[in-house]
Amino acid sequence: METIKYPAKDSWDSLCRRALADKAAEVTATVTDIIAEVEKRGDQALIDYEKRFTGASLSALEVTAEELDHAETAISDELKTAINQAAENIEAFHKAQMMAPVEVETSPGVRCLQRAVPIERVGLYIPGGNSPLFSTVLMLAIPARIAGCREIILCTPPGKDGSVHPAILYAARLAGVKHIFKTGGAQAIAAMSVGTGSVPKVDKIFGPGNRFVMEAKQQVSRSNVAIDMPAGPSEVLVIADDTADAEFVAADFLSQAEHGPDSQSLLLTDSARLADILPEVIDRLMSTLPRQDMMNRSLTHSRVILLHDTDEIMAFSNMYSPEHLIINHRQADALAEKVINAGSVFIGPWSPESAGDYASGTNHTLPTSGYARAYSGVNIDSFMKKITFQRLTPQGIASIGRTVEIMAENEDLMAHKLAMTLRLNAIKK
Ligand SMILES: NC(=O)c1ccc[n+]([C@@H]2O[C@H](COP(=O)([O-])OP(=O)(O)OC[C@H]3O[C@@H](n4cnc5c(N)ncnc54)[C@H](O)[C@@H]3O)[C@@H](O)[C@H]2O)c1
Ligand SMILES: N[C@H](CO)Cc1c[nH]c[nH+]1
Ligand SMILES: [Zn+2]
Repeated sequence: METIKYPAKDSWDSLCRRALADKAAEVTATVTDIIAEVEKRGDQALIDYEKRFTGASLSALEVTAEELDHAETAISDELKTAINQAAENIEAFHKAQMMAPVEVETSPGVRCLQRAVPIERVGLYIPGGNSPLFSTVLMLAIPARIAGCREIILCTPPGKDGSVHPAILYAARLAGVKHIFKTGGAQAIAAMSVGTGSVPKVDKIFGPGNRFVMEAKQQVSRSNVAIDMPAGPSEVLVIADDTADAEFVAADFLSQAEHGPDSQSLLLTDSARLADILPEVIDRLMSTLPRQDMMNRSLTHSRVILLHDTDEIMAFSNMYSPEHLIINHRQADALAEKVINAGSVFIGPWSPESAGDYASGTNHTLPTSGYARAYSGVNIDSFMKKITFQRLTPQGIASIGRTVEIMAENEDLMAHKLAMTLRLNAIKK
């Protein structure tokens, strides 16, 4: 992990670069090949890729009713209770996001309406390479159900023995997912985008994943399917000052680092003391934890950055546009007001990212790699389309008819004008 003190402004851009940037071309080519194979060979390509990447020998891709029943007994009551509480909070926060229709009479006799309508068929990707992310099932399937999506399918890589982790199956059933397929990586994304013998084609694909998954979502979105957002290797930016408990900061770093070798953690601080002691506190805490190899690899592209003041800190943070932003600083509330770019923000010392990852109720499927500049994390809106409606009466034609005629004429679109002129003439009779 690097410590950088008072970097010059012209170096900030390069300090904001993600670890993935260098490997993009190689990943792009691999993913293009996988998508082409799935389009050509359907289910058999999925089965072959699962053998290659997970070691699983599959004869069928869909999880059976027996496997779902077995999952109910295979996890502890303690875990079920935890999943249930998290599900309740996620449901409460996402239900509150449902939007009422918008209806306005813009001119006399001209009524405009906007109504949110659920996307019919959605596909959820649940990562399973490094950990079985059953929490992600809740984050995607609960809002999909609340939004009213008619068909919700889920893909996740199986384990070597060909099974899906029982907590993923429990969470999926709890959230109302009916069809689950044992396939992961770019091949799962390809399958949901075109449909195979087993996996249905969907209208929109959701979910995070590693760089292969993220690249596949971006490639398929150029053809026939929508995606939620580019959500790749997880990242956190912590803003902390000398009031912050260094162990809290270190644990927040490590909880990101354990997600995978591509994850990135950044500390922005105005405390020289915190910048100096953090690496040692991280080492001490890491020595008590599993996954040290993964954490060490992730920490090679993590950074401690000492800046002069909170203005610099917020300017840097907004430039980096983190997926997660933890503000563990004496001015936490004031700094939170200055956030322009971030996926999800954790305010104060008692708000670790873990809370939002699992159970506070906010969604943890968030834009990474700087995409928080323009994308939101998953929310109810992600599962809806907004359809607009309008109804004009003869009074409405009288109100805006001449305006439409003039504008159409000036765009040289005389059929547009005619459609209005005929009606204007009709109401004069
Ligand atoms: N942004 C978010 O909201 C968010 C949320 C949760 C997790 N995440 C991220 O999701 C990621 C999960 O990654 P993961 O690897 O554990 O699981 P994953 O399910 O995303 O990927 C595993 C699959 O990737 C494919 N794969 C692996 N190596 C490959 C190779 N060399 N060539 C082609 N395909 C290959 C295989 O099919 C494998 O089964 C982590 O990076 C984590 O940080 C992000
Ligand atoms: N931090 C991940 C990306 O937001 C989500 C997650 C799932 N489980 C634990 N964490
Ligand atoms: Zn996490």
